[in-house]
Amino acid sequence: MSTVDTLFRNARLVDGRTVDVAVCDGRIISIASHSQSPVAARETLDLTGRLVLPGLVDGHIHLDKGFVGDDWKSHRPCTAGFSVRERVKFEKEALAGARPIAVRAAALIDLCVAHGTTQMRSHVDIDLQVGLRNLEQVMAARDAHRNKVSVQIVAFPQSGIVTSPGVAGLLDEAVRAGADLVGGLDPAGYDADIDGHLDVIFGIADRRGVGIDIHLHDGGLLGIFEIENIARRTKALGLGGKVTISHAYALGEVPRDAVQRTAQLLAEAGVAILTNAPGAHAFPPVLLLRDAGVNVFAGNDNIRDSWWPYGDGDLLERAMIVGYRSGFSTDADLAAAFNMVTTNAAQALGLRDYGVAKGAAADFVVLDAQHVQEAVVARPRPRDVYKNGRLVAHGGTIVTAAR
Ligand SMILES: Nc1ccnc(=O)[nH]1
Repeated sequence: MSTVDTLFRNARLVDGRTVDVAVCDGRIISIASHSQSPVAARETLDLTGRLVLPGLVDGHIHLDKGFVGDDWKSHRPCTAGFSVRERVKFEKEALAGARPIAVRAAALIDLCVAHGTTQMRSHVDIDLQVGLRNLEQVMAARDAHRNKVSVQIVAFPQSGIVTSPGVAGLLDEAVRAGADLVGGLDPAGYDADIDGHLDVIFGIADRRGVGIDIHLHDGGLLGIFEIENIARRTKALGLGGKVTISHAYALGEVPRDAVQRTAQLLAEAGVAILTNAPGAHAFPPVLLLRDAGVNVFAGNDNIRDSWWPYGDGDLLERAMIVGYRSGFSTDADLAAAFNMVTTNAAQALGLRDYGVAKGAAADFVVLDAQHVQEAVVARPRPRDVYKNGRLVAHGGTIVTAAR
């Protein structure tokens, strides 16, 4: 074998093996026991048996909303119970006085990368007020930081589609301008027109060949009705594997036999479910869905923004929160929580070269833990984060060469 760029010696993999990982041109070209690993390397690093996790994948984040990198903005509660419409109104007011997206998105990206995120899916607001401006700025942030993290972008109609005439056209333009997926928002609860809303986004997905990731806060049987509509449309258009329903609170609110039936439809259609196990809210039953064959994955969603003041970008903490709120205790359950911020999220994002495996991109996180279960419950720090084989974060900060 010719000389490799970097040889990572004594890497402990999640399957318990201790191996040498050889990286060339940003890819893992071999994983082998010490005696069989390449001898010639431009750089050799001894990982001393530390655990090597695949790069963490944030399945749902909002890079245009966070106040990380800005002054603290005190949370303003809704006036009479939670309302998406009022939340959006308060958010508009708070964002009017915020620093530019270039500054805030950069700070949020650095926060996430420092904890081990190497891939993310960001929703970006598209509405009549901001038009495509947020999209342009998040795309610029994506490009400016692409040596640290890969960002997928969803064109997200945060102020509705049917009740906001003109947004349908903007979403189509957003996809032509480079958004990777088209989003949606509570077809019933926000737009009061389930088919009108879904016709627009499924139309764009079908015409433009992109995936869908729809925010669905609508609860109870109304939410279930919408979820089943989304599953039917996905199947009819052959979009299996490219559609996500984010939040899907309804799945956490109706009786389990109703969830079983809906889970079957989701599995058959190839629709994934994202959850961040939000605060005091009901959320989907992870294991029930997984056992029915649904891909369930996780993401941080809101990080210190108008929606809620929490979040530090750490996906191991997110896995812990999902596990904690789901009542996970066994090793198998903890591994399920871990998979939600790694392989399941990678599958939902359609990443083909993911994992600590030969041929994959050399994106990984090195930390002091014996196994993934300990990684989830203890969230050990410090961590070394590698993107395409290069060190991008160390001891909680971004290494300067990656800025
Ligand atoms: N969880 C959410 C974040 C941002 N926008 C939403 O509609 N929902």
